[in-house]
Amino acid sequence: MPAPDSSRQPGRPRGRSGPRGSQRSAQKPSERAKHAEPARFAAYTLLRAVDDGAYANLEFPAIIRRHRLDSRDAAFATELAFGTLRMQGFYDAVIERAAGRPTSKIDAGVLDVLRLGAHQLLGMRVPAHAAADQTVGLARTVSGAGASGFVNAVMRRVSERTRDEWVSEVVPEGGATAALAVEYSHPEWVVSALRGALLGHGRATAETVDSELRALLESDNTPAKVSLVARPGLATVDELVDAGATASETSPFGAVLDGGDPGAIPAIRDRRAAVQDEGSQLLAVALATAPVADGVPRRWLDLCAGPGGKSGVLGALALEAGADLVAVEVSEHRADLVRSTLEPVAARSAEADLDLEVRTADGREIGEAEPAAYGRVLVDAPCTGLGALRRRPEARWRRQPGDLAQLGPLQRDLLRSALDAVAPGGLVGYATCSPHPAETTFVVRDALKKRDDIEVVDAREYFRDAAGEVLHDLGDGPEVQLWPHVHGTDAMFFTLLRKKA
Ligand SMILES: C[S@@+](CC[C@H](N)C(=O)[O-])C[C@H]1O[C@@H](n2cnc3c(N)ncnc32)[C@H](O)[C@@H]1O
Repeated sequence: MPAPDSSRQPGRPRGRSGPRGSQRSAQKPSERAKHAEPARFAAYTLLRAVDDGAYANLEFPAIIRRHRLDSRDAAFATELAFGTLRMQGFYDAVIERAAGRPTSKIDAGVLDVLRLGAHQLLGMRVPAHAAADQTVGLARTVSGAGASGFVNAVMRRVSERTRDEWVSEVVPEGGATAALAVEYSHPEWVVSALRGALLGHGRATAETVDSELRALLESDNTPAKVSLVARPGLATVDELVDAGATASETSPFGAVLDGGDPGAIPAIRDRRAAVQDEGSQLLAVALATAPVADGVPRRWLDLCAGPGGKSGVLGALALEAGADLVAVEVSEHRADLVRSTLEPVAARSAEADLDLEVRTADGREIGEAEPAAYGRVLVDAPCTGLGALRRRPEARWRRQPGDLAQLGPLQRDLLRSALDAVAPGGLVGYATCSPHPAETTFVVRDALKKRDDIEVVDAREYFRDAAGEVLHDLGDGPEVQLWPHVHGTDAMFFTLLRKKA
Protein backbone atom coordinates (compact mmCIF):
# COMPACT_ATOMS: atom_id res chain seq x y z
CA MET A 1 0.00 0.00 0.00
CA PRO A 2 1.38 3.43 -0.84
CA ALA A 3 1.97 5.68 2.16
CA PRO A 4 -0.76 8.19 2.90
CA ASP A 5 0.00 11.45 1.13
CA SER A 6 0.30 14.10 3.79
CA SER A 7 1.15 16.57 1.04
CA ARG A 8 -2.42 16.61 -0.14
CA GLN A 9 -4.23 18.34 2.66
CA PRO A 10 -7.05 20.48 1.38
CA GLY A 11 -5.87 24.05 1.04
CA ARG A 12 -6.96 27.29 -0.49
CA PRO A 13 -7.77 27.06 -4.18
CA ARG A 14 -4.59 27.86 -6.01
CA GLY A 15 -3.97 31.02 -7.87
CA ARG A 16 -6.51 33.44 -6.48
CA SER A 17 -4.46 35.00 -3.72
CA GLY A 18 -1.14 36.77 -3.17
CA PRO A 19 2.39 35.53 -3.73
CA ARG A 20 3.21 32.25 -2.10
CA GLY A 21 6.93 32.58 -1.59
CA SER A 22 6.24 32.84 2.13
CA GLN A 23 4.65 29.39 2.09
CA ARG A 24 7.92 27.75 1.13
CA SER A 25 9.01 24.88 3.25
CA ALA A 26 11.06 25.62 6.31
CA GLN A 27 12.62 22.20 5.83
CA LYS A 28 16.27 22.00 4.93
CA PRO A 29 16.90 20.41 1.52
CA SER A 30 18.29 17.33 3.28
CA GLU A 31 14.93 16.80 5.01
CA ARG A 32 12.90 17.03 1.85
CA ALA A 33 11.39 14.13 -0.09
CA LYS A 34 14.22 11.99 -1.35
CA HIS A 35 12.13 9.81 -3.60
CA ALA A 36 9.08 9.99 -5.76
CA GLU A 37 5.79 9.28 -4.08
CA PRO A 38 3.88 6.56 -6.05
CA ALA A 39 0.98 8.68 -7.36
CA ARG A 40 3.35 11.33 -8.71
CA PHE A 41 5.64 8.68 -10.15
CA ALA A 42 2.64 7.11 -11.90
CA ALA A 43 1.67 10.52 -13.34
CA TYR A 44 5.26 11.01 -14.54
CA THR A 45 5.25 7.53 -16.13
CA LEU A 46 2.12 8.46 -18.05
CA LEU A 47 3.60 11.72 -19.32
CA ARG A 48 6.66 9.88 -20.61
CA ALA A 49 4.46 7.25 -22.28
CA VAL A 50 2.36 9.98 -23.94
CA ASP A 51 5.58 11.57 -25.17
CA ASP A 52 6.32 8.21 -26.79
CA GLY A 53 2.95 8.20 -28.54
CA ALA A 54 0.64 6.48 -26.02
CA TYR A 55 -2.97 7.60 -25.55
CA ALA A 56 -3.46 8.77 -21.96
CA ASN A 57 -6.95 7.30 -21.53
CA LEU A 58 -5.87 3.88 -22.75
CA GLU A 59 -2.51 3.77 -20.99
CA PHE A 60 -3.31 5.09 -17.54
CA PRO A 61 -5.43 2.23 -16.13
CA ALA A 62 -2.49 -0.17 -16.63
CA ILE A 63 -0.05 2.31 -15.02
CA ILE A 64 -2.36 2.69 -12.03
CA ARG A 65 -2.50 -1.09 -11.65
CA ARG A 66 1.27 -1.44 -12.05
CA HIS A 67 1.91 1.18 -9.35
CA ARG A 68 -0.76 -0.42 -7.12
CA LEU A 69 -2.45 2.89 -6.38
CA ASP A 70 -5.49 2.78 -4.15
CA SER A 71 -8.56 4.70 -5.32
CA ARG A 72 -7.56 7.92 -3.55
CA ASP A 73 -4.06 7.91 -5.00
CA ALA A 74 -5.41 6.92 -8.41
CA ALA A 75 -7.79 9.91 -8.36
CA PHE A 76 -4.94 12.23 -7.37
CA ALA A 77 -2.62 10.80 -10.05
CA THR A 78 -5.34 11.15 -12.70
CA GLU A 79 -6.06 14.78 -11.83
CA LEU A 80 -2.34 15.48 -11.78
CA ALA A 81 -1.44 13.74 -15.04
CA PHE A 82 -4.48 14.70 -17.10
CA GLY A 83 -4.51 18.28 -15.82
CA THR A 84 -0.81 18.61 -16.60
CA LEU A 85 -1.30 17.29 -20.13
CA ARG A 86 -4.17 19.69 -20.79
CA MET A 87 -2.41 22.75 -19.37
CA GLN A 88 1.03 21.89 -20.75
CA GLY A 89 1.11 24.89 -23.12
CA PHE A 90 0.54 27.36 -20.30
CA TYR A 91 2.96 25.61 -17.94
CA ASP A 92 5.67 25.54 -20.61
CA ALA A 93 5.38 29.33 -20.93
CA VAL A 94 5.70 29.65 -17.13
CA ILE A 95 8.63 27.19 -16.97
CA GLU A 96 10.50 28.98 -19.77
CA ARG A 97 10.21 32.24 -17.87
CA ALA A 98 11.14 30.70 -14.52
CA ALA A 99 14.04 28.68 -15.95
CA GLY A 100 15.28 31.48 -18.17
CA ARG A 101 15.61 29.13 -21.12
CA PRO A 102 13.35 27.63 -23.79
CA THR A 103 11.75 24.29 -23.00
CA SER A 104 13.56 22.83 -26.03
CA LYS A 105 16.78 23.25 -24.01
CA ILE A 106 15.44 21.25 -21.05
CA ASP A 107 15.74 17.46 -20.94
CA ALA A 108 12.34 15.97 -21.86
CA GLY A 109 12.05 13.93 -18.64
CA VAL A 110 13.03 16.87 -16.45
CA LEU A 111 10.55 19.06 -18.33
CA ASP A 112 7.76 16.58 -17.53
CA VAL A 113 8.77 16.68 -13.86
CA LEU A 114 8.57 20.48 -13.95
CA ARG A 115 5.20 20.44 -15.71
CA LEU A 116 3.81 18.15 -12.99
CA GLY A 117 5.24 20.48 -10.36
CA ALA A 118 3.76 23.54 -12.05
CA HIS A 119 0.32 21.89 -12.13
CA GLN A 120 0.49 21.11 -8.42
CA LEU A 121 1.45 24.72 -7.69
CA LEU A 122 -0.83 26.52 -10.12
CA GLY A 123 -3.67 24.14 -10.86
CA MET A 124 -4.25 21.97 -7.78
CA ARG A 125 -4.75 22.41 -4.08
CA VAL A 126 -1.36 20.97 -3.13
CA PRO A 127 0.43 23.18 -0.58
CA ALA A 128 3.43 24.93 -2.14
CA HIS A 129 6.07 23.31 0.08
CA ALA A 130 4.74 19.81 -0.58
CA ALA A 131 4.51 20.43 -4.33
CA ALA A 132 8.09 21.67 -4.44
CA ASP A 133 9.51 18.95 -2.21
CA GLN A 134 7.74 16.13 -3.99
CA THR A 135 8.77 17.50 -7.39
CA VAL A 136 12.41 17.64 -6.33
CA GLY A 137 12.07 14.08 -4.98
CA LEU A 138 10.61 12.97 -8.31
CA ALA A 139 13.46 14.66 -10.19
CA ARG A 140 15.97 12.86 -7.97
CA THR A 141 14.29 9.50 -8.61
CA VAL A 142 13.97 9.81 -12.37
CA SER A 143 16.93 11.98 -13.34
CA GLY A 144 19.40 11.78 -10.46
CA ALA A 145 20.71 14.34 -8.00
CA GLY A 146 22.13 16.56 -10.77
CA ALA A 147 18.71 17.60 -12.04
CA SER A 148 17.22 18.15 -8.61
CA GLY A 149 19.05 21.46 -8.00
CA PHE A 150 17.75 22.89 -11.26
CA VAL A 151 14.23 21.61 -10.55
CA ASN A 152 14.37 23.05 -7.05
CA ALA A 153 15.36 26.48 -8.39
CA VAL A 154 12.64 26.51 -11.06
CA MET A 155 9.98 25.34 -8.62
CA ARG A 156 10.96 28.08 -6.20
CA ARG A 157 10.54 30.70 -8.92
CA VAL A 158 7.23 29.25 -10.09
CA SER A 159 5.93 29.28 -6.52
CA GLU A 160 6.69 32.99 -6.14
CA ARG A 161 3.63 33.94 -8.21
CA THR A 162 0.00 32.91 -8.24
CA ARG A 163 -1.62 31.48 -11.34
CA ASP A 164 -3.23 34.84 -12.13
CA GLU A 165 0.10 36.61 -11.73
CA TRP A 166 1.70 34.12 -14.10
CA VAL A 167 -1.11 34.73 -16.59
CA SER A 168 -0.30 38.46 -16.54
CA GLU A 169 3.39 37.64 -16.84
CA VAL A 170 3.39 35.18 -19.76
CA VAL A 171 0.23 35.84 -21.77
CA PRO A 172 1.12 38.08 -24.70
CA GLU A 173 -0.67 41.39 -25.03
CA GLY A 174 -2.59 42.43 -28.09
CA GLY A 175 -2.89 39.33 -30.25
CA ALA A 176 -6.16 37.82 -29.09
CA THR A 177 -5.61 34.35 -30.55
CA ALA A 178 -2.02 34.05 -29.35
CA ALA A 179 -3.00 35.28 -25.90
CA LEU A 180 -5.91 32.84 -25.55
CA ALA A 181 -3.69 30.02 -26.79
CA VAL A 182 -1.28 30.55 -23.90
CA GLU A 183 -3.86 31.34 -21.23
CA TYR A 184 -6.11 28.39 -22.08
CA SER A 185 -3.31 26.11 -23.16
CA HIS A 186 -4.38 25.27 -26.70
CA PRO A 187 -2.31 25.39 -29.90
CA GLU A 188 -2.93 28.66 -31.69
CA TRP A 189 -4.37 26.99 -34.78
CA VAL A 190 -6.95 25.20 -32.62
CA VAL A 191 -8.02 28.50 -31.01
CA SER A 192 -8.43 30.00 -34.51
CA ALA A 193 -10.35 26.95 -35.69
CA LEU A 194 -12.74 27.05 -32.72
CA ARG A 195 -13.29 30.78 -33.19
CA GLY A 196 -14.16 30.08 -36.85
CA ALA A 197 -16.46 27.25 -35.81
CA LEU A 198 -18.40 29.41 -33.32
CA LEU A 199 -18.88 32.07 -36.01
CA GLY A 200 -19.45 29.59 -38.84
CA HIS A 201 -22.20 27.71 -37.01
CA GLY A 202 -23.90 30.94 -35.93
CA ARG A 203 -23.23 30.29 -32.25
CA ALA A 204 -21.42 33.62 -31.88
CA THR A 205 -21.32 37.03 -33.55
CA ALA A 206 -18.31 39.30 -33.91
CA GLU A 207 -19.40 40.94 -30.64
CA THR A 208 -19.87 37.75 -28.62
CA VAL A 209 -17.22 35.50 -30.09
CA ASP A 210 -14.48 36.37 -27.59
CA SER A 211 -16.54 35.47 -24.54
CA GLU A 212 -18.01 32.36 -26.22
CA LEU A 213 -14.53 31.26 -27.20
CA ARG A 214 -13.24 31.70 -23.66
CA ALA A 215 -16.12 29.60 -22.33
CA LEU A 216 -15.46 26.90 -24.92
CA LEU A 217 -11.70 26.79 -24.23
CA GLU A 218 -12.39 26.66 -20.50
CA SER A 219 -14.72 23.70 -21.00
CA ASP A 220 -11.94 21.88 -22.91
CA ASN A 221 -9.85 22.23 -19.76
CA THR A 222 -12.58 20.84 -17.51
CA PRO A 223 -12.67 17.05 -17.25
CA ALA A 224 -15.86 15.67 -18.78
CA LYS A 225 -18.31 13.98 -16.45
CA VAL A 226 -18.79 10.26 -16.99
CA SER A 227 -21.92 9.95 -19.13
CA LEU A 228 -23.67 6.62 -19.42
CA VAL A 229 -26.23 5.30 -21.88
CA ALA A 230 -28.86 2.70 -21.12
CA ARG A 231 -29.17 1.04 -24.52
CA PRO A 232 -32.85 1.33 -25.43
CA GLY A 233 -34.80 -1.83 -24.71
CA LEU A 234 -31.77 -3.55 -23.16
CA ALA A 235 -31.35 -1.51 -19.98
CA THR A 236 -33.18 1.32 -18.25
CA VAL A 237 -31.99 4.63 -16.86
CA ASP A 238 -33.46 3.48 -13.53
CA GLU A 239 -31.00 0.59 -13.47
CA LEU A 240 -28.15 3.08 -13.81
CA VAL A 241 -29.67 5.34 -11.16
CA ASP A 242 -29.98 2.35 -8.80
CA ALA A 243 -26.26 1.79 -9.38
CA GLY A 244 -25.47 5.33 -8.20
CA ALA A 245 -25.78 7.45 -11.34
CA THR A 246 -28.05 10.46 -11.78
CA ALA A 247 -30.58 10.51 -14.62
CA SER A 248 -29.50 12.81 -17.45
CA GLU A 249 -31.56 15.88 -18.27
CA THR A 250 -30.06 15.99 -21.73
CA SER A 251 -30.63 12.49 -23.09
CA PRO A 252 -33.68 10.28 -22.53
CA PHE A 253 -31.38 7.26 -22.34
CA GLY A 254 -28.59 8.92 -20.39
CA ALA A 255 -27.26 9.07 -16.85
CA VAL A 256 -24.26 10.72 -15.26
CA LEU A 257 -21.87 9.05 -12.85
CA ASP A 258 -20.21 11.34 -10.29
CA GLY A 259 -17.59 8.88 -9.12
CA GLY A 260 -16.73 5.22 -8.98
CA ASP A 261 -15.97 2.68 -11.62
CA PRO A 262 -18.55 2.47 -14.42
CA GLY A 263 -17.26 -1.02 -15.19
CA ALA A 264 -18.65 -2.17 -11.83
CA ILE A 265 -22.24 -1.44 -12.92
CA PRO A 266 -23.91 -4.74 -13.90
CA ALA A 267 -25.72 -3.33 -16.98
CA ILE A 268 -22.39 -1.99 -18.27
CA ARG A 269 -20.66 -5.27 -17.56
CA ASP A 270 -23.19 -7.08 -19.74
CA ARG A 271 -23.00 -4.40 -22.43
CA ARG A 272 -26.66 -3.45 -22.11
CA ALA A 273 -25.38 -0.02 -21.10
CA ALA A 274 -22.13 1.82 -21.77
CA VAL A 275 -20.10 4.94 -21.21
CA GLN A 276 -21.14 7.37 -23.96
CA ASP A 277 -21.34 11.12 -24.43
CA GLU A 278 -24.93 12.36 -24.37
CA GLY A 279 -24.45 14.16 -27.70
CA SER A 280 -23.57 10.87 -29.36
CA GLN A 281 -26.68 9.27 -27.85
CA LEU A 282 -28.89 12.08 -29.13
CA LEU A 283 -27.71 11.97 -32.69
CA ALA A 284 -28.09 8.19 -32.95
CA VAL A 285 -31.64 8.55 -31.63
CA ALA A 286 -32.34 11.43 -34.06
CA LEU A 287 -31.31 9.32 -37.04
CA ALA A 288 -33.33 6.34 -35.80
CA THR A 289 -36.54 8.29 -35.08
CA ALA A 290 -36.86 10.93 -37.83
CA PRO A 291 -39.57 9.80 -40.24
CA VAL A 292 -38.74 8.01 -43.48
CA ALA A 293 -41.04 7.32 -46.45
CA ASP A 294 -43.23 4.24 -46.35
CA GLY A 295 -41.64 1.24 -47.98
CA VAL A 296 -37.97 2.18 -47.52
CA PRO A 297 -35.90 -0.90 -46.68
CA ARG A 298 -35.97 -1.91 -43.00
CA ARG A 299 -32.24 -2.17 -43.17
CA TRP A 300 -29.95 0.34 -41.49
CA LEU A 301 -26.27 1.03 -42.09
CA ASP A 302 -23.57 2.39 -39.76
CA LEU A 303 -20.80 3.23 -42.18
CA CYS A 304 -18.00 4.08 -39.70
CA ALA A 305 -18.88 1.95 -36.74
CA GLY A 306 -15.74 1.33 -34.66
CA PRO A 307 -15.48 1.03 -31.73
CA GLY A 308 -19.26 0.74 -31.67
CA GLY A 309 -20.69 3.37 -29.33
CA LYS A 310 -23.35 4.63 -31.73
CA SER A 311 -23.85 1.17 -33.22
CA GLY A 312 -24.80 0.06 -29.70
CA VAL A 313 -27.67 2.57 -29.63
CA LEU A 314 -28.60 2.11 -33.30
CA GLY A 315 -28.57 -1.69 -32.94
CA ALA A 316 -30.88 -1.51 -29.93
CA LEU A 317 -33.25 0.89 -31.73
CA ALA A 318 -33.13 -1.18 -34.94
CA LEU A 319 -34.18 -4.21 -32.90
CA GLU A 320 -37.14 -2.26 -31.48
CA ALA A 321 -38.06 -1.05 -34.98
CA GLY A 322 -37.73 -4.54 -36.51
CA ALA A 323 -34.87 -3.44 -38.77
CA ASP A 324 -31.64 -5.15 -39.83
CA LEU A 325 -28.35 -3.40 -39.11
CA VAL A 326 -25.07 -3.57 -41.01
CA ALA A 327 -22.13 -2.02 -39.14
CA VAL A 328 -19.12 -1.34 -41.34
CA GLU A 329 -15.64 -0.62 -40.03
CA VAL A 330 -12.41 -0.58 -42.01
CA SER A 331 -10.11 -1.58 -39.15
CA GLU A 332 -10.19 -5.26 -38.21
CA HIS A 333 -9.43 -4.54 -34.56
CA ARG A 334 -12.13 -1.88 -34.28
CA ALA A 335 -14.62 -4.13 -36.10
CA ASP A 336 -13.97 -6.72 -33.35
CA LEU A 337 -14.81 -4.06 -30.75
CA VAL A 338 -18.09 -3.41 -32.57
CA ARG A 339 -18.87 -7.15 -32.53
CA SER A 340 -18.26 -7.24 -28.82
CA THR A 341 -20.43 -4.13 -28.21
CA LEU A 342 -23.25 -5.59 -30.27
CA GLU A 343 -23.22 -9.08 -28.73
CA PRO A 344 -26.30 -8.57 -26.52
CA VAL A 345 -28.20 -7.04 -29.46
CA ALA A 346 -27.03 -9.83 -31.77
CA ALA A 347 -28.50 -12.51 -29.52
CA ARG A 348 -31.89 -10.76 -29.45
CA SER A 349 -31.78 -9.95 -33.19
CA ALA A 350 -31.27 -13.61 -34.00
CA GLU A 351 -34.32 -14.52 -31.86
CA ALA A 352 -36.33 -11.88 -33.73
CA ASP A 353 -35.08 -13.19 -37.08
CA LEU A 354 -33.32 -9.91 -37.83
CA ASP A 355 -30.00 -9.61 -39.55
CA LEU A 356 -27.18 -7.97 -37.57
CA GLU A 357 -23.90 -7.94 -39.46
CA VAL A 358 -20.57 -6.39 -38.53
CA ARG A 359 -18.48 -6.13 -41.67
CA THR A 360 -14.80 -5.27 -41.93
CA ALA A 361 -14.87 -3.22 -45.11
CA ASP A 362 -14.21 0.15 -46.68
CA GLY A 363 -17.33 2.26 -46.29
CA ARG A 364 -16.44 4.19 -49.42
CA GLU A 365 -17.30 1.13 -51.50
CA ILE A 366 -20.73 0.33 -50.06
CA GLY A 367 -22.65 2.95 -52.06
CA GLU A 368 -21.55 1.46 -55.35
CA ALA A 369 -21.83 -2.15 -54.18
CA GLU A 370 -25.30 -1.76 -52.62
CA PRO A 371 -27.05 1.25 -54.12
CA ALA A 372 -30.36 2.31 -52.54
CA ALA A 373 -30.28 -0.69 -50.17
CA TYR A 374 -30.73 1.04 -46.80
CA GLY A 375 -33.46 3.06 -45.12
CA ARG A 376 -31.23 4.85 -42.59
CA VAL A 377 -27.49 5.43 -42.83
CA LEU A 378 -25.13 6.94 -40.26
CA VAL A 379 -21.78 8.40 -41.32
CA ASP A 380 -19.91 9.09 -38.09
CA ALA A 381 -16.90 10.24 -40.02
CA PRO A 382 -13.27 9.98 -38.92
CA CYS A 383 -12.36 13.53 -37.90
CA THR A 384 -9.90 15.62 -35.91
CA GLY A 385 -11.91 15.23 -32.70
CA LEU A 386 -11.61 18.97 -31.98
CA GLY A 387 -15.02 18.76 -30.30
CA ALA A 388 -13.90 16.21 -27.73
CA LEU A 389 -10.67 17.75 -26.45
CA ARG A 390 -11.87 17.65 -22.83
CA ARG A 391 -11.94 13.83 -23.02
CA ARG A 392 -8.49 13.31 -24.54
CA PRO A 393 -6.02 15.41 -22.61
CA GLU A 394 -3.12 15.15 -25.06
CA ALA A 395 -5.16 15.28 -28.28
CA ARG A 396 -4.83 19.04 -28.77
CA TRP A 397 -1.03 18.73 -28.94
CA ARG A 398 -1.10 15.75 -31.33
CA ARG A 399 -3.44 17.10 -33.94
CA GLN A 400 -1.98 19.19 -36.76
CA PRO A 401 -3.68 21.57 -39.18
CA GLY A 402 -2.58 19.21 -41.98
CA ASP A 403 -4.93 16.53 -40.56
CA LEU A 404 -7.87 18.50 -41.94
CA ALA A 405 -6.56 18.27 -45.49
CA GLN A 406 -5.92 14.56 -45.06
CA LEU A 407 -9.35 13.76 -43.64
CA GLY A 408 -11.35 15.97 -46.04
CA PRO A 409 -11.38 13.68 -49.09
CA LEU A 410 -12.19 10.62 -46.92
CA GLN A 411 -15.09 12.43 -45.22
CA ARG A 412 -16.50 13.49 -48.61
CA ASP A 413 -16.13 10.01 -50.13
CA LEU A 414 -17.82 8.37 -47.15
CA LEU A 415 -20.74 10.79 -47.29
CA ARG A 416 -21.12 10.31 -51.06
CA SER A 417 -21.10 6.55 -50.56
CA ALA A 418 -23.81 6.88 -47.90
CA LEU A 419 -25.95 9.04 -50.21
CA ASP A 420 -25.71 6.33 -52.86
CA ALA A 421 -26.44 3.55 -50.36
CA VAL A 422 -29.64 5.12 -49.02
CA ALA A 423 -32.93 4.33 -50.70
CA PRO A 424 -35.26 7.06 -52.00
CA GLY A 425 -37.28 8.34 -49.02
CA GLY A 426 -34.54 7.25 -46.61
CA LEU A 427 -32.23 9.29 -44.37
CA VAL A 428 -28.49 9.83 -44.04
CA GLY A 429 -27.04 11.35 -40.87
CA TYR A 430 -23.58 12.86 -41.21
CA ALA A 431 -21.84 13.37 -37.86
CA THR A 432 -18.44 14.44 -36.55
CA CYS A 433 -17.05 15.06 -33.09
CA SER A 434 -15.55 18.23 -34.47
CA PRO A 435 -17.25 21.57 -35.08
CA HIS A 436 -14.63 22.62 -37.65
CA PRO A 437 -16.41 23.97 -40.76
CA ALA A 438 -13.92 22.11 -42.98
CA GLU A 439 -15.16 18.80 -41.52
CA THR A 440 -18.82 19.70 -41.20
CA THR A 441 -20.70 22.19 -43.36
CA PHE A 442 -18.09 22.28 -46.15
CA VAL A 443 -18.13 18.47 -46.46
CA VAL A 444 -21.91 18.42 -46.72
CA ARG A 445 -21.94 21.29 -49.23
CA ASP A 446 -19.37 19.54 -51.44
CA ALA A 447 -21.07 16.14 -51.27
CA LEU A 448 -24.37 17.71 -52.36
CA LYS A 449 -22.81 19.53 -55.30
CA LYS A 450 -23.96 18.13 -58.61
CA ARG A 451 -26.79 16.14 -57.01
CA ASP A 452 -30.41 17.12 -57.00
CA ASP A 453 -31.76 13.98 -55.33
CA ILE A 454 -31.02 15.05 -51.73
CA GLU A 455 -32.79 17.51 -49.42
CA VAL A 456 -31.54 18.78 -46.09
CA VAL A 457 -33.92 18.04 -43.20
CA ASP A 458 -34.16 20.27 -40.13
CA ALA A 459 -32.53 17.95 -37.59
CA ARG A 460 -33.30 20.07 -34.54
CA GLU A 461 -36.74 18.69 -33.76
CA TYR A 462 -35.32 15.19 -33.40
CA PHE A 463 -32.92 16.28 -30.66
CA ARG A 464 -35.20 15.80 -27.66
CA ASP A 465 -34.04 16.00 -24.07
CA ALA A 466 -35.05 13.68 -21.24
CA ALA A 467 -38.30 15.64 -20.75
CA GLY A 468 -39.15 15.19 -24.44
CA GLU A 469 -38.54 18.87 -25.26
CA VAL A 470 -36.41 20.05 -28.17
CA LEU A 471 -32.94 20.66 -26.77
CA HIS A 472 -32.21 24.30 -25.97
CA ASP A 473 -29.91 26.56 -27.99
CA LEU A 474 -29.74 24.52 -31.17
CA GLY A 475 -29.34 27.62 -33.33
CA ASP A 476 -30.94 28.38 -36.69
CA GLY A 477 -30.68 24.87 -38.15
CA PRO A 478 -31.14 22.92 -40.26
CA GLU A 479 -28.07 21.14 -38.92
CA VAL A 480 -27.30 20.70 -35.24
CA GLN A 481 -24.05 21.76 -33.61
CA LEU A 482 -23.73 20.89 -29.93
CA TRP A 483 -21.21 22.61 -27.65
CA PRO A 484 -19.63 21.52 -24.35
CA HIS A 485 -20.02 24.98 -22.81
CA VAL A 486 -23.70 25.17 -23.81
CA HIS A 487 -25.07 21.62 -23.76
CA GLY A 488 -22.50 19.81 -21.60
CA THR A 489 -21.87 17.37 -24.47
CA ASP A 490 -18.96 16.99 -26.85
CA ALA A 491 -19.10 19.46 -29.75
CA MET A 492 -20.92 17.01 -32.03
CA PHE A 493 -22.10 18.11 -35.47
CA PHE A 494 -25.05 16.43 -37.18
CA THR A 495 -26.73 16.98 -40.53
CA LEU A 496 -29.79 15.02 -41.60
CA LEU A 497 -30.23 14.42 -45.33
CA ARG A 498 -33.17 12.77 -47.09
CA LYS A 499 -33.02 11.20 -50.52
CA LYS A 500 -36.01 12.41 -52.46
CA ALA A 501 -38.61 9.68 -52.99
C1 LIG B 1 -15.42 8.73 -35.43
S1 LIG B 1 -14.98 7.07 -35.48
C2 LIG B 1 -16.54 6.29 -35.33
C3 LIG B 1 -17.02 6.19 -33.90
C4 LIG B 1 -18.18 5.23 -33.75
N1 LIG B 1 -19.28 5.55 -34.63
C5 LIG B 1 -18.68 5.17 -32.33
O1 LIG B 1 -19.69 5.83 -32.01
O2 LIG B 1 -18.08 4.45 -31.53
C6 LIG B 1 -14.64 6.82 -37.16
C7 LIG B 1 -14.35 5.37 -37.53
O3 LIG B 1 -14.30 5.28 -38.95
C8 LIG B 1 -13.37 4.28 -39.28
N2 LIG B 1 -13.02 4.45 -40.70
C9 LIG B 1 -12.03 5.20 -41.23
N3 LIG B 1 -12.05 5.08 -42.56
C10 LIG B 1 -13.06 4.24 -42.87
C11 LIG B 1 -13.55 3.70 -44.08
N4 LIG B 1 -13.01 4.03 -45.26
N5 LIG B 1 -14.60 2.85 -44.03
C12 LIG B 1 -15.15 2.50 -42.84
N6 LIG B 1 -14.70 2.96 -41.67
C13 LIG B 1 -13.68 3.82 -41.68
C14 LIG B 1 -12.25 4.51 -38.30
O4 LIG B 1 -11.45 3.35 -38.18
C15 LIG B 1 -13.02 4.84 -37.03
O5 LIG B 1 -13.24 3.67 -36.29
